[in-house]
This record gives sequence, C-alpha cells and structure tokens, in this order.
Amino acid sequence: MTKHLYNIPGKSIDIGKQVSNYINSLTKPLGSLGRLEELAISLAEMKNESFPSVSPAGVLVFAADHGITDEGVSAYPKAVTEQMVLNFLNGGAAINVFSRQIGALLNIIDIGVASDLDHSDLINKKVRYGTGNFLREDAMSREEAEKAIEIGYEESIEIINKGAQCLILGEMGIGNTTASSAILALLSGKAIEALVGTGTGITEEGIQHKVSVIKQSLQNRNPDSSDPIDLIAKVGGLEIAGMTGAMLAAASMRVPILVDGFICTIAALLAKQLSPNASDYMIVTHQSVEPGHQIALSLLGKKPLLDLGLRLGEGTGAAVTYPIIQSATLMVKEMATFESAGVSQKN
Ligand SMILES: O=C(O)c1ccc[n+]([C@@H]2O[C@H](COP(=O)([O-])O)[C@@H](O)[C@H]2O)c1
Ligand SMILES: Cc1cc2nc[nH]c2cc1C
Repeated sequence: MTKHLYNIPGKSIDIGKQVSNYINSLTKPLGSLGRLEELAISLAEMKNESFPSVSPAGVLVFAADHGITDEGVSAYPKAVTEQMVLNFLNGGAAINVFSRQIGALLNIIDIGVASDLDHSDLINKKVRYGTGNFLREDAMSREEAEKAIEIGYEESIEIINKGAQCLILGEMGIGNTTASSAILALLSGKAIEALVGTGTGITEEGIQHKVSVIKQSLQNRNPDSSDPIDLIAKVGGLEIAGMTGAMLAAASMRVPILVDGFICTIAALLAKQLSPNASDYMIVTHQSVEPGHQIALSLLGKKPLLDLGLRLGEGTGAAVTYPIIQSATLMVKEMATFESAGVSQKN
C-alpha cells in the first residue's frame, strides 16, 4: 500500500476556537443554533478556514457486484447493479435527483460490475467482474483490494481538483449489506444476529439464512480483523474499498466527508483503521434502518444528524442532509454580529 494514503493532517483546533468565539458574537441567543454551531466549528477545523464553503459537493458513486449473491442473500437479482448503473447514467435514480437539487458534481464509477457497460459518462475502472463468492473463495486478492482503494483515492483527488468542496460517497452493489455485515461482525465482535438486517428487503426467514451464510463464510475465510486489506480481500467488496480510498484522499486534502448509510460507514471504519486521523474529516449524515449501522457508528464514534428511515444507499442520505451542512457554513459567513447590527447582548 502506498504511503500517501496515510498522510492525513490533524484538524485545526485553534481555528475551531476562533470560530466558536465568533459564533458567540452572532445575533442569536448563545448556543441557540445547536448542532449547526458544532458543525460550523468542525468544518472550520477540517478546512483550516474560518469561513469554509462546502459548495459544490462532489458525489462519487462506486458500483460493483458481489459473488455472495449466489447464496440468495438479497431481495433483488444481481442484474440490478448493472441496470441501476445505466439508470444513474441516464439521470433517473434518486441520487441523480438529489445531486441536481443540491448542485453537486456527480461521477459514476464502475469498479467491479460483473458485466461490460458502455456509456460515455461512465468512468470505467473495473478491477474485476464482481467479487468471488466468499462462502467458497476469497472475495478478491490483496492486490485487487489495494487497487480498488487506489482507484477510489484517485477519483476523489480528481473530483476535488475539479472543485468539490466536500465529498459524498455512494455505492451500488446488490449483496453489499452481506459483505458489510461480515466486516462489521469482525470489527465489532458483536453477534452476527445483532447486526444483520433486511438490506433491500428480505424477509425474517431470509435474514436467518443471511446470518448463517455470514457465519459459515467467516469460518471458511477467517479474515484478520486487525488488517483492513485482509477484511476487504476475504469478505469485502470493490465499491467498499473504492469508498475507503476516496475518504482517505478527501481527508488528506482536508475535504469534509459526508458519510451516508450502512455500507458507506463500513468503508469509513476501514479508512479509520488504515489512518485514524481520517475520521476527523467525517460527518455522519443519517441513521440507516440497517441494524448494523448503529453498531458501526458507535465504533466510528459519531452521531448521525438525521434519522429519515432510509436504507437506499447511493449516497442519497448524505445528499439530502447536505443543505443542513451548507446552512452551518452560511450561518457563520452571512449572519450579523451583535455589534454590526446594534443588537443588545445578554444581561
Ligand atoms: O445505505 C444503506 O444503509 C443501505 C441499506 C440497505 C441497502 N442498501 C442498498 O441496497 C443494496 C444492498 O442490499 P442487499 O440486500 O442487496 O445486500 C446496495 O445497492 C445498497 O446501496 C443500502
Ligand atoms: C432498485 C434498487 C436501487 C438501488 N440503489 C441502491 N441500491 C439499490 C437496490 C435496488 C434494488
């Protein structure tokens, strides 16, 4: 693994203190903008700027297939991954709608879809045609896991160089809640039953089957939970690795990361494991319905901003939360102070 992935600066505590004092001079009762105030301070610390902007957002959607779908762990057929990629490229998916709504840059990356796709707007960075079925073989090789992280890293640098002021990571991959749950079982040490959920919508019986597939897979693969590359290679996914690399790049460039749902948070945990400072640059946007998400968030040490009952992925939860994060930046930049507006301070 190349060294640059680990080169993440610490956040600027001094700027945070200055912004905190400045926020207290704005025309509102002290502390009355609650978590928006915390967000404004965090963003300043991340960007090392008193008046940071998060506009425009950059959205990267990584798509890949999962061999574990052969075991019947998803409510939808594997072909949906490829079909949804075409939907993204034609502008019809939820992430397209929300990206347009917030004026975001949006890139769709094939990092491991199981079929060949042809579209002028598709970024083709296929590492392999889907992962192996990790009940029976490793999902991928170590080299492929590292390559997928590098691709994510490069795509992130590219969209940041095009002007993205914050980064939203999205994913599309039928079967990826199974891979994510397998990784989380190892990282958390929690019972598999406690973290497996419905994903795209399997029944209670389906969940039992998914639990047993994960249990048997972990016995068969025996990944080293202290080694994130081993976790990705043995039971992970290419889109998960891509998001991990993209987060490491954003953090290294002091660009705030808007973490989406369950799968995205697993990528965040892997990024943090590779480089602990990375989590200083993460804002968790929402609480997914997937039960493992709460467990993953407690490991990440972050509290979500919203709970909208989402379980879609694609980066959608992060995109719909973006306006709130933007409000935090505009509040600092545009509000009058008690002094400038001639408003009386607290008694
Ligand atoms: O982001 C989430 O919290 C989330 C929760 C459940 C499902 N998903 C999406 O659904 C797909 C994975 O679900 P499954 O059931 O096929 O493992 C994948 O494309 C994800 O984007 C996403
Ligand atoms: C239709 C569909 C869209 C998705 N987007 C992300 N995961 C998805 C899963 C399905 C099934």
